[in-house]
Amino acid sequence: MSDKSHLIIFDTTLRDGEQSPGASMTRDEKVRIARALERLKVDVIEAGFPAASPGDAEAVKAVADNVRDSIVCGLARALDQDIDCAGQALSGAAAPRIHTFIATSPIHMEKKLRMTPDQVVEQAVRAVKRARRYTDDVEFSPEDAGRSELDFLCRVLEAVIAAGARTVNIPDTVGYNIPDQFGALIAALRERVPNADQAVFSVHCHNDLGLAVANSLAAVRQGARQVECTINGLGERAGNSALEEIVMAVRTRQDLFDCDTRLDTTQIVPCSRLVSSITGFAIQPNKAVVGANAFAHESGIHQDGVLKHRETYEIMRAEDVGWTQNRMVLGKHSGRNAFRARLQELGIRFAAEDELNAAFARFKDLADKKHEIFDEDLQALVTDTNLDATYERIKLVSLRVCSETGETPIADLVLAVDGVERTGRASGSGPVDATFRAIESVVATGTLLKLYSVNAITSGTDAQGEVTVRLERGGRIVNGQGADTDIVIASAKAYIHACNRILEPQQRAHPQSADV
Ligand SMILES: CC(=O)SCCNC(=O)CCNC(=O)[C@H](O)C(C)(C)COP(=O)(O)OP(=O)(O)OC[C@H]1O[C@@H](n2cnc3c(N)ncnc32)[C@H](O)[C@@H]1OP(=O)(O)O
Ligand SMILES: CC(C)C(=O)C(=O)O
Ligand SMILES: [Mg+2]
Repeated sequence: MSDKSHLIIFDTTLRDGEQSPGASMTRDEKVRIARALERLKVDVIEAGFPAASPGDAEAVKAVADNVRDSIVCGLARALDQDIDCAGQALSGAAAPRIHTFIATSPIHMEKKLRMTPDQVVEQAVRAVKRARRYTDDVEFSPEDAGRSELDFLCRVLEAVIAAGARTVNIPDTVGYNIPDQFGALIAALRERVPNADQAVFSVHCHNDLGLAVANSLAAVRQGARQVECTINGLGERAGNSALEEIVMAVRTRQDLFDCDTRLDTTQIVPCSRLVSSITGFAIQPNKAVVGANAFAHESGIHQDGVLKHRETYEIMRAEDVGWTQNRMVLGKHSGRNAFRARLQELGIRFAAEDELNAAFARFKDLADKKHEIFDEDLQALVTDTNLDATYERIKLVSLRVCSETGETPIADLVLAVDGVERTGRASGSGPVDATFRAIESVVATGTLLKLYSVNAITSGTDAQGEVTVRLERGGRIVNGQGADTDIVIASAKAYIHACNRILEPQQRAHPQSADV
């Protein structure tokens, strides 16, 4: 990286990302994503908000205990109990960070906190000092900085840096700023806060106007040296800045930036796929860097140009962000070693040999139905295997659906519920509707179907379909996924997976999903 300074990448997929409705994760899912982020070499992983629920505290603790090469961070309001909770959850981390925040905009102070500016400064300072009891690595955020008054922001930042904050993070909490303005804000703060040189300036931009990445980059051009972002831009409302876009913009336009990240960018696509499959948030095909079409060329003039000289229409190399080209065709005659090698290239590792064996058995099963197995199939198949390792009271034994023009579809199925086989039958407006009704006739979870989406994982009529189902019961929302070459079976698997999650006794990380 030579003379360039280090741009710290702070990933908040597991905290702000998880605040997206429907994106809640279990402790084990958080650990899997954290490990993938560690392989990506992100500098800081914000693992959650420990005071939000015992489940989230447990998840942050699990991430802290499992990650060694990245800093692990927990969020806390500027309250003693939140900070103590974060300090305890992070006690096993190799490098712990406490991130404390309080709002500084007039609207938030007056209408939400019901505090005076003086009280806010006092509470911010107290919080930073308390966090320093647990770690030297303390970050402070003046929430809604993007709508705060400059003089007051300068006052708060000077006070928290003097109290021991080593990073000051400037959030555009509601995505209100535009790039010139946000860059100018960072420049002004760096110039006017007297002790600005004693802290790293960070930014945390939301995407309400679609400007999160642009605002973050404008801030980096003005000396911000940490960017808070999430995989696939997941996050509250319209999301946060997308990690993959920030990292690749800085890497690709080194002529414009005097800094660079230390990320292993070849892990971007595997990480993006993992987050998408765990949350059920599909990646749109035209999404920058990680969308299926990001490196695809359809029109003749472009194809001609790329064939003659790739750089005519490509500013990045697909392989640099982890898009792989199969050198070996995986199919029904492939063995365990080729399978394992391919997974390793995709950044997928198993904790235990029996997990690999289960995935291999599924691979063989799929290879019997499908001519050629692509990387996308492997990702889905591995996710499916990992899902099986979780709580599974209900299993699909068999399914038969009769669907005929002019007739009402009927589904007959056999489920194993707590090991006992039970049959169900129902009709519906379509084969998927009939299947879901048949499942409910057996398990009667009483959930509401909030989302049903199908993605063809690869192209062709023998492609696997990946189905995501979102169910709600009593305010609790869960996602389920299933993949199969038969779309109705994929739908049944996804619905059953979501039912198993609803019935799961373990408290989920996010309070939105706490057991009812
Ligand atoms: C911009 C962001 O992303 S901020 C992070 C958002 N994330 C979350 O909210 C995580 C999930 N949240 C939760 O589980 C809950 O809101 C909890 C556990 C944190 C708090 O729950 P409750 O104690 O029931 O409080 P509730 O959520 O109703 O209200 C928030 C309270 O915190 C206060 N508060 C909000 N931010 C802060 C802060 N940074 N520092 C101190 N107090 C704060 C509010 O003024 C309000 O206080 P009040 O009860 O005296 O009116
Ligand atoms: C907690 C803070 C940094 C936040 O998420 C925001 O202001 O958007
Ligand atoms: Mg945020």
